[in-house]
Amino acid sequence: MKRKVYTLIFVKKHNEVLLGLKVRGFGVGLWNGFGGKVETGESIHEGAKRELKEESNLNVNSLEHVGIITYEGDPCQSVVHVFTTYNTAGQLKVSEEMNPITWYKFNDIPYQKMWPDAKLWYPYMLQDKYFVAVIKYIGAKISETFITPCDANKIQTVFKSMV
Ligand SMILES: Nc1ncnc2c1[nH]c(=O)n2[C@H]1C[C@H](O)[C@@H](COP(=O)(O)OP(=O)(O)OP(=O)(O)O)O1
Repeated sequence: MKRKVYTLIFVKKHNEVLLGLKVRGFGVGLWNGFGGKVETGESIHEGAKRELKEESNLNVNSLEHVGIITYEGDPCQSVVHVFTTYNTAGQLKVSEEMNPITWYKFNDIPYQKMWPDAKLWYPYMLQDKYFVAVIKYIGAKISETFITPCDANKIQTVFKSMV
């Protein structure tokens, strides 16, 4: 089975993370980081940078790859590569996909208005701890999860074998 490959980028500063409210497409009405499908011919990093620009108008040079989430079950069969960055350039702007866009303190993340799995792995992402997760959904409900912190070198090895 060929899985769809997605990116998810979190812009951070000190103890805050930038989230947008999805107003179009998959996950509409939920707060999330920025990202989307990796397009044919682009690398995962290129896709991540393009999606961040499209959805927030922010440019980024360096992204840290902090996690790989595999989603199983209906409606998702996908792999999501999670990145963080502390360095962006440009003027933040809402987009057709994300509106509004807001800084949230780490201890005030709106988990009740996010994908149900977010609260399981955000703690790793917020601490820049590498992680690997497998989340199985049945309909809109989580049926099984496996989430583990991962050695940075190991995740890079797995990542390189996927690009
Ligand atoms: N459970 C699950 N499955 C798939 N994708 C996600 C989740 N949870 C998530 O947080 N995400 C993320 C991964 C991506 O960042 C987005 C979904 O991307 P999407 O908006 O469908 O992709 P685009 O390429 O931007 O889509 P269009 O431009 O065609 O609207 O959610």
